[in-house]
Amino acid sequence: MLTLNNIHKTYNKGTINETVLFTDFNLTIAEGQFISVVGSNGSGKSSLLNIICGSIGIDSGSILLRDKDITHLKEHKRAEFIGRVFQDPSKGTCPNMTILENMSLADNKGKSFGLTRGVNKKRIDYYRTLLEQLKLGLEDKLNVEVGALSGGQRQALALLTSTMTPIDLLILDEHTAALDPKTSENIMELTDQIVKSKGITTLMVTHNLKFAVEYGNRILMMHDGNIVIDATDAEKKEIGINNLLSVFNEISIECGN
Ligand SMILES: Nc1ncnc2c1ncn2[C@@H]1O[C@H](COP(=O)(O)OP(=O)(O)OP(=O)(O)O)[C@@H](O)[C@H]1O
Repeated sequence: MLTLNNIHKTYNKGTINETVLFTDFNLTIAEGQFISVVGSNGSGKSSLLNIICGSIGIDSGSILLRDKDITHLKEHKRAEFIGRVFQDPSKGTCPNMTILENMSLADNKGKSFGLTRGVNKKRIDYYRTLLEQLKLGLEDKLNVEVGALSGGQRQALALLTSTMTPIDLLILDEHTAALDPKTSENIMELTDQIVKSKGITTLMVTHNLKFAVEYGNRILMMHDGNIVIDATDAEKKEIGINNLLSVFNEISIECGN
């Protein structure tokens, strides 16, 4: 379970650019829940993810993951049990390293001498099996540098590497936004498969309302640092895309987006 308690966050406090974003923000995510987060530009979605991952600090409040207080834990320490896939396909993997090296590195996350330990015949076979499941032919490209892959292939690999070792939470940061429509669909399908098969607690920010309604079992709509819609799986299907879009348009017009 992930719990955010009484989070307060103000950017550029005491300056002319001061932005009060979160005032007593609370969120509880049950174990195994797959949540889609939508909202207008500037509503606080990225800040929320950054706060959970430790990329930005908070002014007050606490963050608990599986009953462990991680509020003051550094970002790289949280990365040992929080997987994250970014919008930019170049961010989740190392472009100058091969697929094999990237997988070995991910496999040995948190251990020293990651690269040398992972690469033995048995492990390589295991990586090949994992890659086969992506159905992208990457199992035949183990020694190809990741920088030479397409955006979709890189996102698929990023999904695989970020969930290779057991994690407590998966963060998907608009991870299909830079892909063409067909590739986005494929990556969403793959995401769903991985999340469901491993039962990973997942938080996905997306601007794609169709994905937000179709996938996952809870939807949050954010506006101005607040949660304005919090719907369960059954409720979100009842609300439907059109109603979500209406609320979205209303709040977007209201804030001039
Ligand atoms: N590093 C920062 N410094 C100052 N203000 C920031 C910073 N990051 C975000 N903000 C402000 O916080 C608010 C929320 O921004 P955030 O990026 O979290 O929204 P978002 O919902 O992810 O938007 P988008 O959909 O455009 O990515 C905005 O008003 C933004 O200007």
